[in-house]
Amino acid sequence: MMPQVLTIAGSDSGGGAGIQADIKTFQELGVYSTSVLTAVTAQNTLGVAAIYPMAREAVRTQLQAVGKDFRLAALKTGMLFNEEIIEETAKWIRHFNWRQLVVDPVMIAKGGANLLRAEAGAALKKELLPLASVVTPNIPEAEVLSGIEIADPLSRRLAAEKILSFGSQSVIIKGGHGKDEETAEDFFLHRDGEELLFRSPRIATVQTHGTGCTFSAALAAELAKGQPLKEAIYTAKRFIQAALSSELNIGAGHGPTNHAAYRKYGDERREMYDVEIQ
Ligand SMILES: Nc1ncnc2c1ncn2[C@@H]1O[C@H](COP(=O)(O)OP(=O)(O)O)[C@@H](O)[C@H]1O
Ligand SMILES: Cc1ncc(COP(=O)(O)OP(=O)(O)O)c(N)n1
Repeated sequence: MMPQVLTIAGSDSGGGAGIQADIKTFQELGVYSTSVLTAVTAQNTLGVAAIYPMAREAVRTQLQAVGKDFRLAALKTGMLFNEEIIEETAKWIRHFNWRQLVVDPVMIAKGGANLLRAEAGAALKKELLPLASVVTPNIPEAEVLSGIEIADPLSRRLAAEKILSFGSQSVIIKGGHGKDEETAEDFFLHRDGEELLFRSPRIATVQTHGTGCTFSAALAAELAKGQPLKEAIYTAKRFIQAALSSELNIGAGHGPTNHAAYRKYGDERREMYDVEIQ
């Protein structure tokens, strides 16, 4: 049977990030996607014009509907926006005993819009991170969660340790916002002390809308298919590398990545997507 996966995230009317990016990624990687909508955003490649969060009850009844019928092999969270949505999400993840949770702690969109209310950070740490197999902040998000400025590999490790102290099994600090012009390096740290770097050539493109959503969705899909965590991260990194290196050139701003590229060109362009693990 096809593995069943859930994304709990916001809608991006521009289709490059949020629940739309997640569902496309799940489809490309061969898993069945269910979805719980947390907010509607009026958004395009130029920015976020408006945010309409779902009512608590609407989030609850969506989670109950999914939980009563589907057998989830993995799930991810994206934009959760406020404290009550985080509390409701955590409550039903615990209720249904859902495992293999990827938490993408979405906070600020590329254009600067707040996708998580400032006061909701505490609920994210207290309610959701203890349930996570892996949490996937980008560098600014890791700085907010840890309270540590990331300037070098040492401060990145300290930030990762601090994030683990909130209870997740592991953390990946993604390197898309890193200063290195040659490489994009994602740092993985597990509670058991194992650390790894997933490194790829940095692609010079502005078509980067939704990279984090796509990466975390690919990770959840691979976990659902039974891949061990390290292999799942490797494939997710290759998936986003493929999506970034086959530009669609859609929209006038930060365009969407090409979710179809990994499946379409996976073999013939294999060497382009090579990810080094160290
Ligand atoms: N220009 C780029 N070239 C190659 N990989 C990138 C680039 N930008 C981001 N990535 C990768 O995309 C994934 C998402 O990272 P990041 O952009 O930091 O997340 P977010 O979208 O949450 O800000 C990571 O695996 C990162 O290494
Ligand atoms: C509805 C919605 N959810 C999440 C995001 C942020 O996505 P991300 O992958 O971090 O990409 P950028 O915003 O950085 O391009 C979003 N924009 N909208």
